[in-house]
Amino acid sequence: MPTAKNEQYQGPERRERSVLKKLKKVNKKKKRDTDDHTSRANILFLELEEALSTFNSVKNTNVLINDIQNPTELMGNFMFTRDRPTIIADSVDILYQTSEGDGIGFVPKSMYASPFVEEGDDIFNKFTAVVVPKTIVGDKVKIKLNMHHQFYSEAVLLQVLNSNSRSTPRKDTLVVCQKFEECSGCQFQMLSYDKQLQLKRDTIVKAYRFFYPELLGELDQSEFGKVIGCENQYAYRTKLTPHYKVPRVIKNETLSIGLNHVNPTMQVVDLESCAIATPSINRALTITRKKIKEEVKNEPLEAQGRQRTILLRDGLRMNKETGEHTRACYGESSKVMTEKVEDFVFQFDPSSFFQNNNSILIPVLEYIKYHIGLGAKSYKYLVDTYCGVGFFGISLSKSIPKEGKVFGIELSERSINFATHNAMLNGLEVPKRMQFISGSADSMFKNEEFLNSGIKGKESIVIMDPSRKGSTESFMRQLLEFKPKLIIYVSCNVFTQARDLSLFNKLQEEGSISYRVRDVVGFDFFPQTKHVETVAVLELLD
Ligand SMILES: C[S@@+](CC[C@H](N)C(=O)[O-])C[C@H]1O[C@@H](n2cnc3c(N)ncnc32)[C@H](O)[C@@H]1O
Repeated sequence: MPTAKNEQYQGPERRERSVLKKLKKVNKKKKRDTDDHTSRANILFLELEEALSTFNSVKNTNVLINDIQNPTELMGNFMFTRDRPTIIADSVDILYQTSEGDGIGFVPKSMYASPFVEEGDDIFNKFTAVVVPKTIVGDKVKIKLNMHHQFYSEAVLLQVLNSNSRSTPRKDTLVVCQKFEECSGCQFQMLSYDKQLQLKRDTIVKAYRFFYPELLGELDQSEFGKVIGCENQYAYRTKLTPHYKVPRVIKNETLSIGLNHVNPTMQVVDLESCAIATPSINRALTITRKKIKEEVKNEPLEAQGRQRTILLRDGLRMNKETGEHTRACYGESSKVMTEKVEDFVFQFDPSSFFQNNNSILIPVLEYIKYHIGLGAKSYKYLVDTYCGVGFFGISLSKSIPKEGKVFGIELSERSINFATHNAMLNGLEVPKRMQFISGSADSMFKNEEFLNSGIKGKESIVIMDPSRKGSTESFMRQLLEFKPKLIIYVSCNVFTQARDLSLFNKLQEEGSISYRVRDVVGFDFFPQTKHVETVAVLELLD
């Protein structure tokens, strides 16, 4: 049962105007963005609606979304870390899983809120939706309520009450990292790998349910969104960016170097090693931490309190005498990284984008090659959009005939220079067989160099691999006009992928072009975490 533990708490009348000002600012940040339906805040809102519906069916009630809205005064009272009331909810059932990997439960407002709302605010039959990191559907938990937002409250997990029971899939003995409870890096170490893959599949299905529900009716539900697992479930991450804050001597602050705390009000979690990072990154982390701890004493006064981020990247190092490769860690100051995937070698500078888990890349390429293989004879060109340093274009170059061509576009000029360099490094003829240009994919199909290349949609495969925010209407319109035979959409944010493909579907319905989504699958690039990559394959029907 929730209990108000802070008897000294003075109530809303002592709040200053600054509270409301800050509240406005925080809410603006967390506010649902009506222009971008796939923003985190919007997705969480849709998830809260679904969670509420689960709550109603489990409890046989009819609580409405307005009944979980938090009054302004309540939000104001839970705003500041320093004098926030301590409210503990002793037993909350986790009923719903968010795509961020958190659990959602509900706490009756009548149990704790009356001292913190205005007189006359009716809190009877009203609930607070609590979003609790590191929890899973089936858990019964003891939590502390933190910051309140318009439709939910953040909460801190204090104890899982049913850890060893069959009512939860949780198996705490599986947790490898000592800092798992605090660190925001991983969400699922307490779950079997099969359960992790199932949750990721749920996220894929959810994304399409929210943004492209028609597709769910069209495809075979027993296969849709299946997630292909990764061979290495730990020690796979080839990039780590730990942070630290230069301590303030005057405040006697200690130095922590690591990843963000799961509770946003806490400082970064001090990590001596990271279980999902590769051994060479962990070796470098030990050395870097020691060095920073020594050097931080000499930081000038004005640097105190500043946030710093360290870049650690694992790559190949070649022994010039023996020609042998070993793995080593590189930092920001390194000039060039080298990676090998299948028979192809890639070079790039440490700050450029390159996939962070080598052990999943071969299954991804095999999957794409399989789909190219289904219609191999009809493809001559591969158009690699959002191509980075040329990973897909180069890795798939053998899937098209020798007289064909790979054409890539990428916003970052630095990456595109490496893409051209990588094509030559792998013995591929530039620009006859491989051509990479810098520019926005938004205007790709109107680009003069592209138009001059003679590439025709009817003999082309288009790979698109945008960043988390997904693609744009302008790109999708041009893609439709270009009319490639096969489209392979690789995504690190399935919500924007579903949105883009739904738009593509609407656009094609306006014309007479007809594409069919052949398949949507997930790949587990980041075991132990909430993340999932998806690949959607679309084919042009004759
Ligand atoms: C997820 S990465 C994929 C890179 C590459 N396909 C790979 O697998 O290594 C997305 C890439 O899209 C690029 N990008 C972002 N917006 C773009 C745009 N409007 N036009 C072209 N490239 C863009 C980014 O710089 C980044 O390199």
